[in-house]
Amino acid sequence: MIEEYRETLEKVPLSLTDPVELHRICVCVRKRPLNKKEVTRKEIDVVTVPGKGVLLFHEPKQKVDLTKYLDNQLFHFDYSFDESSTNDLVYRFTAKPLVKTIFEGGRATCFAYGQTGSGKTHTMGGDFSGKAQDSSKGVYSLAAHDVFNLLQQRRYADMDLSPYVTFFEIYNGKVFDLLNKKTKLRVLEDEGQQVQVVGLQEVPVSSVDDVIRLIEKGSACRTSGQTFANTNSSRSHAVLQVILRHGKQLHGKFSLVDLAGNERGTDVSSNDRKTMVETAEINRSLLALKECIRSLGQNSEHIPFRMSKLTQVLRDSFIGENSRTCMIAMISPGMNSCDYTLNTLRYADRYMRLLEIKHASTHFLRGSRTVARSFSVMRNSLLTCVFQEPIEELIQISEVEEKFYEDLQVSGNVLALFDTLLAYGARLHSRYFIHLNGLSTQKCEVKGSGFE
Ligand SMILES: Nc1ncnc2c1ncn2[C@@H]1O[C@H](COP(=O)(O)OP(=O)(O)OP(=O)(O)O)[C@@H](O)[C@H]1O
Repeated sequence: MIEEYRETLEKVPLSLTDPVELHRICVCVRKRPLNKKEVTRKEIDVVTVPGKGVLLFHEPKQKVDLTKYLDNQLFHFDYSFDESSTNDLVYRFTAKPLVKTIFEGGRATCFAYGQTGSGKTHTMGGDFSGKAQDSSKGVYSLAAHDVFNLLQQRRYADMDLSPYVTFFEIYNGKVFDLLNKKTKLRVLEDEGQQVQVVGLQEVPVSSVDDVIRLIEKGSACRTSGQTFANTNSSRSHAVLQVILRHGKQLHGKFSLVDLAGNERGTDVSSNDRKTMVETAEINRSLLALKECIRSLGQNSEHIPFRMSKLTQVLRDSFIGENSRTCMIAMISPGMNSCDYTLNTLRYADRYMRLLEIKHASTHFLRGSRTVARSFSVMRNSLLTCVFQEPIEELIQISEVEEKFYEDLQVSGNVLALFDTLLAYGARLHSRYFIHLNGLSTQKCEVKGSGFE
């Protein structure tokens, strides 16, 4: 059995490779380069990304005798991207694996989270490195590109799906249509808790260029202001949705969210009332988002969607069996942003820990407690390598023992997975096929018997 796959397995690269679709919620961190101001100020870079999914934060501290030192703190995420990473690379590991979900009738959401000036709009809306922002190089348009690619593939072409785009912002708890003269829109919730943004323009699109034009149109009227860290700071959450419809019926929805920058009220450059209110509202909605994702991660019955307009509007993207989320936490590397960076890292790290144990078991793997546990343990290391094509549909695990899981956690190698399985007397039965394809309940079935 092993021999049969050894050749294939050896080809599976173990470093940063194309990702596989694994987690229902994926957490990544992206570090931006020091900007000109920070370089001029000779700010120390306090973040190192030593490897995939690992991030080292050097927290400046002072001893009692007032000598300064750096306290290194290690964080683990699904992926971590250093300052040399391009938008394209970030996209490949974050939003790209989610595109297929909407073709399978699901909901996908990708958030850019982080301090003001840390690179959220750069990542989502498009690269700012040139003279003007290049909207063709952001997660929005890269996702649109893949949607159009898949629409042309034979297996999806027959489904007769039509793509549409909406683009709106949530500013001070109110929704505005960025594609329709910033019209203020009402949000209604019916008895079945279905949320509707009344009058939101859904624009039909037939090419990536169409989408790019809409991104530019909408971005131009997004509410911005000045913060201590960014002269052109987005003060609203922007949500671009790519929607697939079959006739009139909603088939799938991809929400790409550029969140407003989180910052303390005391940090805003102007302390006028308007800015204070804005900041309070931004922080309130980010807290609501955190609470909702936390509850989802814990499979809790009550998800506090009503805590904010942001979470209310995105409600249908979170729930449902086939919903997947990716959070990209952006961090600034400079010493001056130290507090924020640490906050963002802790926030993202907490997510990781929470999700690790809780979510795999109930939702994804019906009736297979053994396998579900192996998922949660191996989240970061092995399975990301193992379930790559062409072997993703043929992984068989059975009769494994407790210690096996611990060993897998420390090893980081695909072949080791199989060796360890054998070492623990696991018999690889050809009957026990686990079909993994996006890890959704519909797609994931266990054939044969023998699982608990
Ligand atoms: N990865 C990156 N590479 C190069 N420049 C970057 C990168 N990320 C951000 N920048 C630069 O940093 C500046 C601030 O980025 P951006 O506006 O995307 O931040 P933001 O997180 O959206 O801030 P805000 O919340 O205030 O809107 C931009 O001028 C952008 O060019």
